Amino acid sequence: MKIALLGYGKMGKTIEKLALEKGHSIVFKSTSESSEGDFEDAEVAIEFSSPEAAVKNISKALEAEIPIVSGTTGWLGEYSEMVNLCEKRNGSFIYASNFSIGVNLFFSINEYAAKLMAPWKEYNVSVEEIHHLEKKDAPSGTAITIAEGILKHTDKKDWKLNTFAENILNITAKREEDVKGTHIVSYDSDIDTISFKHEAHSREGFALGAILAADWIQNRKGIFTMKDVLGIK
Ligand SMILES: NC(=O)C1=CN([C@@H]2O[C@H](COP(=O)(O)OP(=O)(O)OC[C@H]3O[C@@H](n4cnc5c(N)ncnc54)[C@H](O)[C@@H]3O)[C@@H](O)[C@H]2O)C=CC1
Ligand SMILES: O=C(O)C1=N[C@H](C(=O)O)C[C@H](O)C1
Repeated sequence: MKIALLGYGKMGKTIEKLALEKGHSIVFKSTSESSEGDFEDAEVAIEFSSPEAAVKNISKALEAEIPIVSGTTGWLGEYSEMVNLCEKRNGSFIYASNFSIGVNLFFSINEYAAKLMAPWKEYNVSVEEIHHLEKKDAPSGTAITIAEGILKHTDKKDWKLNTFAENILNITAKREEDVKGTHIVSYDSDIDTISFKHEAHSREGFALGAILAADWIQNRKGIFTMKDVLGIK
């Protein structure tokens, strides 16, 4: 696979290392400051940049008719515009708040737990995420996906950051040195606490998932999710 990397920071570099090990080639890479290689030569683009840059990067790939895999978080207010553009250009687009297989299984476990816990009103559910100090957005995209999964099955109206009210699903975001990405869902009652956690030990899981998605989408048209890639119902 000939890959264009839009964003060449912590994730771009991890993807490059793993993609080369797998025999793929990187034909283009860009940062906010510079770019090298030939974008038009790419068979697929993988975009991990910044909340401000994501829409421009995704549009650039769709306009060039290059399938695009995006993992950048914090820009989802404009997701429907990207869906419209993808449809207009008959393109191929996957966004995932988290590309790791473990987190995508965790999303399903989370929804199952939310459904199971729904009748037991003595438990209050909350979400906590912990990331490294450089992270720009809060809460994390993954925490938002987890919250949306819970909201499908509770009476709570919405999620909010650091908001403790009965009808609100609280998300706590913590920033600590070198934490790759930890997400915890807790159900608290006066009597006990049930909690489950996903903890990334490195960025390799995110990168491998993005490469898997890039390989999967290459010869497909449409808007997809990681559930489609992994065959999770
Ligand atoms: N969906 C997932 O599985 C994961 C998502 N992420 C998300 O990916 C994004 C990037 O994460 P990191 O690599 O850790 O950040 P980083 O800060 O290490 O790297 C970001 C890169 O984007 C580049 N960039 C900024 N504007 C650009 C532009 N206009 N065009 C091209 N490149 C541009 C920067 O120069 C930098 O090289 C964040 O939004 C993060 O939340 C991170 C890990 C996993
Ligand atoms: O910024 C990060 O590092 C990560 N961002 C993603 C998110 O916002 O959920 C995924 C992962 O947790 C790492």
